[in-house]
Amino acid sequence: MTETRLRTLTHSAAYALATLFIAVLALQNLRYGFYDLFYLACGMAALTLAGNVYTFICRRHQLSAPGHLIILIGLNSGLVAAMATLDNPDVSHWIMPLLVLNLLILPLRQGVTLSLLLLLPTSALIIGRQPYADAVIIISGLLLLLTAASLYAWHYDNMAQSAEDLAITDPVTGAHNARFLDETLQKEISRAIATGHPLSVINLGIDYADQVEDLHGKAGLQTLFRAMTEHLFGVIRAGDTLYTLNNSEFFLILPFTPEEGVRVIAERIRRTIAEHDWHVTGKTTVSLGCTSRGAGDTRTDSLRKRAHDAMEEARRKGADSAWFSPGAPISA
Ligand SMILES: Nc1nc2c(ncn2[C@@H]2O[C@H](COP(=O)(O)OP(=O)(O)OP(=O)(O)O)[C@@H](O)[C@H]2O)c(=O)[nH]1
Repeated sequence: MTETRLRTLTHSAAYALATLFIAVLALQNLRYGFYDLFYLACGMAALTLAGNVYTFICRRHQLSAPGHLIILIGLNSGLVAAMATLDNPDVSHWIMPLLVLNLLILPLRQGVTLSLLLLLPTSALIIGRQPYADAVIIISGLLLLLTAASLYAWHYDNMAQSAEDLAITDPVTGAHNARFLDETLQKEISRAIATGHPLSVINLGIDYADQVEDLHGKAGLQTLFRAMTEHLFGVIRAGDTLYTLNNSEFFLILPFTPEEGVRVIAERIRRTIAEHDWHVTGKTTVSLGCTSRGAGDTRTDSLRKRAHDAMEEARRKGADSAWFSPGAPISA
């Protein structure tokens, strides 16, 4: 299940439960003739229902839907206003579900901030109206609930982040994997089109990788691949990104780098790898296929294919070489 789907489900369930809870409160208050509380509950139930509808409408971009904050600010300030105007101690119990709702729906920082903003005035009202001992118990309970819910939300965020990191990282080399390459390359292409800055890429393959595997085994090739990843991280500059494609190929995205620049960095990579003394194989070389974004390169496939074909061309010219394949000229 994707993160967006999980969020949509959590938000729908949280809003639905809150609506149900508040609707039951509304009915009870109607039964006992507490009309002010009945109207308050109706208003809050309408907002949580609106939250559910909004969750459904924004189900494809749930992670960045700003409307939840507005709905929850409405719910929180409604409750503060009700506590200030209605002299009914029961309203303070409504804070609990609202605290949980804030933390289930909003990003952690927003959820905690809004909950504290709810707790400050309501605690002052509770202290002013309830016997001191009761007020201390109620406020401590609310703080405990807020702490527990915040810790849970923080733990969940960390787990989601680790899962995301694992999904985009190659377990052997620690570099980004092919899945993340297309996502980043598409963003860089859009940025280059919008700003007019040059963008270059390099497809880089270890020469004679099959023979290395035959001689040193899969583990030997993986050790070489890992060492070469570390070496490449040391050569490229900040802002460049490195991806491992399979057990013997790398891909580099070089933003703000024109044709002359990619030729310089490709030659530097070729030379430093050829000169390095590799632990597994001694000497090892690479073939590099380079290209820069040209007119009509609006999608990742064309750049990736041109870089790959250029790498094959470099191989045909003999190992330990770089080949540049130009894109269509971009008119100024
Ligand atoms: N993306 C990228 N481009 C590089 C890198 N190294 C060199 N280049 C390109 O090659 C050009 C010339 O690089 P150098 O020979 O190192 O000269 P430089 O004047 O020190 O380059 P700057 O890093 O721009 O100051 C740069 O302007 C870049 O376009 C690198 O690590 N990454």
